[in-house]
Amino acid sequence: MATSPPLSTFGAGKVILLGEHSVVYGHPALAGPLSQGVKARGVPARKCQLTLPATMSRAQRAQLTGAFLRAARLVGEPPVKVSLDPELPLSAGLGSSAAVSVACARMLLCAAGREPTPKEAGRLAWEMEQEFHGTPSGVDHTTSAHEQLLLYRRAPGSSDVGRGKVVDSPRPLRVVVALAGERSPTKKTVGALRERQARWPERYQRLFAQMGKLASEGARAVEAGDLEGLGDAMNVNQGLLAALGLSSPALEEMVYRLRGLGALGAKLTGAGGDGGAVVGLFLEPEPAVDQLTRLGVRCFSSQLAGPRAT
Ligand SMILES: Nc1ncnc2c1ncn2[C@@H]1O[C@H](COP(=O)(O)OP(=O)(O)O)[C@@H](O)[C@H]1O
Ligand SMILES: C[C@@](O)(CCOP(=O)(O)O)CC(=O)O
Repeated sequence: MATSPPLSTFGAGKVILLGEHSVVYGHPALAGPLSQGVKARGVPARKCQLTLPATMSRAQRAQLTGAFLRAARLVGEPPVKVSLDPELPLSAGLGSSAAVSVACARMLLCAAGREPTPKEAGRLAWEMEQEFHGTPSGVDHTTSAHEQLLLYRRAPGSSDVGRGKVVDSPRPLRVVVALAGERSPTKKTVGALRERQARWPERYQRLFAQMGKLASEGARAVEAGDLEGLGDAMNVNQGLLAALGLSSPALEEMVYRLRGLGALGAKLTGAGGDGGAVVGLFLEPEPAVDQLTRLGVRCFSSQLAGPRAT
């Protein structure tokens, strides 16, 4: 029996600290939830529907509606009218498609009278993510649904969703996220890398394995409170991402800016390519955010894990 939906649900954005792209090939990645994300609002209606802003392109509308209806059908198309309120830059590498998927999944589950547990919301969001990405690793929506720092690994040899192990941090894990350059869709960047790795598999697999090791080492550094060790792993990871052809002058410049402002480590985050998001690990992010904002850079800070100031 369907119940009245809640007024609002939320899907968190995510930031990958270590291991994007290599996670698609079965290696672990370290990712945490952002406090910024996408809100979904729901009102009771005659049929299940999604309303979209007029500013979206025809292709984007078709993709998002297709993803929403795919998830809606799986929960019996509950009678709710859903609208979205994004707080995240779209297609920047911060998991906006996963955030929108988790927000919609939670709304659909509630409207269908079901408990929106992280597992259930994650499962439904995964269905939507496949419409956006084609072959997502699952790291984005799993981090968004669980809202915890995770060492995530794709299920081996299957297209099924993988598993995240919660990584506890005894220290606050605080980052600055800054945007640089123009980004192309994740699907395109992931597809181009897939072609290169198919052509030179050994060369590329070697680098993917190195990135996976950095992610595991980074998770251990977090658990030991060794933020300097985590930062160093992020810097090395950036070098490997550049070696894979996933960085750009705009991203590199922002990485060096964040390091110049005192980041313990800085790298691109998400799919990369011509532009997108850069993440820097900071003990005190506020002065860096102030300085970047004064220079006209779009940026914000977030705490991914660890004890919070009361
Ligand atoms: N709030 C939103 N409203 C509409 N579409 C959204 C929203 N958030 C994400 N999307 C969809 O997700 C796509 C971005 O996904 P993707 O390229 O994977 O970038 P990201 O790195 O942000 O996940 C957009 O093209 C759009 O179709
Ligand atoms: C490049 C990748 O590892 C992360 C993509 O993140 P985003 O869509 O750019 O936020 C792809 C994936 O994990 O499916």
